[in-house]
Amino acid sequence: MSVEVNDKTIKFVHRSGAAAKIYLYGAHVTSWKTSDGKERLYMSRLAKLDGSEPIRGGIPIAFPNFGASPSAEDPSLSAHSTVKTTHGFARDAVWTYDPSSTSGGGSDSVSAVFSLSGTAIPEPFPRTLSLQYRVNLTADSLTTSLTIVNAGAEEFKFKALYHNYFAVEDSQKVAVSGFAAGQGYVDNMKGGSKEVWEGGDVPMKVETGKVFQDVPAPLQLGLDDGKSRLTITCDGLSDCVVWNPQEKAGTSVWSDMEKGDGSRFACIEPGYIRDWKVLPAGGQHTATQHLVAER
Ligand SMILES: O=P(O)(O)OC[C@H]1O[C@@H](O)[C@H](O)[C@@H](O)[C@@H]1O
Repeated sequence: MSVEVNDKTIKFVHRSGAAAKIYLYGAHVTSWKTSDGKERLYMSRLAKLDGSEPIRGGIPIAFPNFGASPSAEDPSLSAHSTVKTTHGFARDAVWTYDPSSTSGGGSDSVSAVFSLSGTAIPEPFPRTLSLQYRVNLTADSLTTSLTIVNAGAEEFKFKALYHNYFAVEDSQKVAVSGFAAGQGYVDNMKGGSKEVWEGGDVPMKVETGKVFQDVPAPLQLGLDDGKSRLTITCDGLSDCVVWNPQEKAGTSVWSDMEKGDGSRFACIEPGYIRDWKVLPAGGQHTATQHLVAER
């Protein structure tokens, strides 16, 4: 095992040859290579990596908002309404890496912990809020685990999501499994209408934006593009967005992607987003995803 640390990134290499790279900006995993040398995450060649805007590709963390910021009408969300970018502040905050958190060597995995606390929590969010993010790498898996701690005297509301951009050979051939017939979802391609899934795999042949809500636990998903297969098993997350802009990638809407990039990735985004999760005073919540490459 080896760990390379510089002022912006941490790179782990597992003894099998598997590797992961994480930017402190956003605690953003930008590369995950399995032991066969295959890159499992898409990264846009136009992604800005200098902290000037959220990174396009990899595994962005959405927290404490998902989507546009809420209006401040609900006083309990007044801090959330101040976030200027979509998907909250976590993906464009600079996290701290504690070198003593890295473990590995004799074990079959390498892991490290990143945190966001104190003055790194942007005002007006309470500084009694803190986040811990553990990334664990084995030969053929990557596990990410986000723990949200509310040490304050008042409850805190949040949404959280892993906005995974998986690399695929051709998104036209992608099948996303894990949703049973009868499962409710919101179709953003139909103006946010509430729909009922008919069962079977979710395709991505055209622009897709489906938000599966309240999936019975355990949330277990599969991604197959005919050449590679991944499974995603989640804990503490019950919703999932399946998203691909297809031909809109590389237009003015997503100008940090190249034209044609819609065919290069599949976004499968497990989260807790259908409603605000209430974290009581003194409470904590852990949201975990376990990604396993099967071929
Ligand atoms: O451009 P962003 O903020 O990274 O968001 C990308 C997309 O993320 C998806 O999860 C949302 O469903 C889309 O509505 C959104 O456009």
